[in-house]
Amino acid sequence: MMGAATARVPAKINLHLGVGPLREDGYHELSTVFCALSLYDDVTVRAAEEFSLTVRGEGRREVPTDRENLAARAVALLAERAGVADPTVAIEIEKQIPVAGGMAGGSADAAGALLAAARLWRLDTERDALMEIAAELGSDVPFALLGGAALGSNRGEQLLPTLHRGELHWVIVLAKTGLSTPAVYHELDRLRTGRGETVPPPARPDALMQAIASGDVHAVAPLLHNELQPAALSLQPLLRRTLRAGAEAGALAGLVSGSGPTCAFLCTDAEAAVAVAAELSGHGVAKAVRTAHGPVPGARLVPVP
Ligand SMILES: C[C@](O)(CO)[C@H](O)COP(=O)(O)OP(=O)(O)OC[C@H]1O[C@@H](n2ccc(N)nc2=O)[C@H](O)[C@@H]1O
Ligand SMILES: Nc1ncnc2c1ncn2[C@@H]1O[C@H](COP(=O)(O)OP(=O)(O)OP(=O)(O)O)[C@@H](O)[C@H]1O
Repeated sequence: MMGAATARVPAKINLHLGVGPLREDGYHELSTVFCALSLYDDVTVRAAEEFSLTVRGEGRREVPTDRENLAARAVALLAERAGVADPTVAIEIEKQIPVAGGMAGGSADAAGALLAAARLWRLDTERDALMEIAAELGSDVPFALLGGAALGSNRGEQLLPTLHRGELHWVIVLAKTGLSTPAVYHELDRLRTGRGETVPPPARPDALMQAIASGDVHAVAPLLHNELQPAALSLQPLLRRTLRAGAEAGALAGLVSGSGPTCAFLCTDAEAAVAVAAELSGHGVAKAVRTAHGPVPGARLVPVP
């Protein structure tokens, strides 16, 4: 069987990231608000005689091209669950999402690979079954399929879509070196233990969800909150300079995205975002500066390039 399919998948940021205590299974209970942003990875899956994986674009040198790549693991898991007789494919990934940046780039590639492979093999896998496979691959993978804005709980994989109105405009500042997600969670545990804190379960950010539903950027800005931020700053102290530079450049609010080190700055509108991005580009704090908007839809099929 020959053929190919391509999926386009957005990056995410966490508008709120509440982190509970470390659980026995090694994960933390989360209460998070995901927002899909207009930075995309395109994942093409082609029927092939032998396995191959190529990566182009942002950060390609840091991405594995063997079967360890999350997109390859996604295709293998889907093939196993669906009983696909000949699951050999060639995977091509075109990256805009920063690698190890806290924007769920690898998760986006896994979600894209699931959607594209399901199309290639003409599977009638139910959306819920695809979401379950996604959750096995990583806590952020289901949201990459869903997109929009959603409340995430448990490990972050249990999702409830949330109402949202209008678009929020962001400046995204990519750091020169990445951060490992487990290392950042571990650093948070270390900081909390050092302070002798008893960590309560994470609370649902109702005020933020109302602000997102209203579409009022000035209501959203003061409610942005990331409990992993102190840990990311502890591991990369230079990020403080980036956050200060964003505030000075005129952003309404800024925060570390997920486990970092990418920083996201909320701006009044698209024009303000372009001005803040221009200011930050000249600042020397970053590897690259982008503008993006969101919420945008989750993974979707697009024409094969
Ligand atoms: C930081 C976030 O991006 C916020 O959305 C996610 O929590 C990370 O999601 P992810 O990269 O898909 O993470 P996974 O691949 O599921 O887990 C990687 C590692 O991150 C830590 N981890 C992840 C999710 C979670 N709720 N608690 C954790 O402690 C664990 O050490 C885990 O072994
Ligand atoms: N398809 C992929 N794209 C990027 N990284 C991948 C991929 N597959 C595996 N990896 C590995 O996973 C690590 C984390 O990369 P990723 O870009 O997913 O980080 P992240 O965006 O910080 O993740 P998250 O926000 O979900 O915590 C990388 O260092 C890389 O070695």
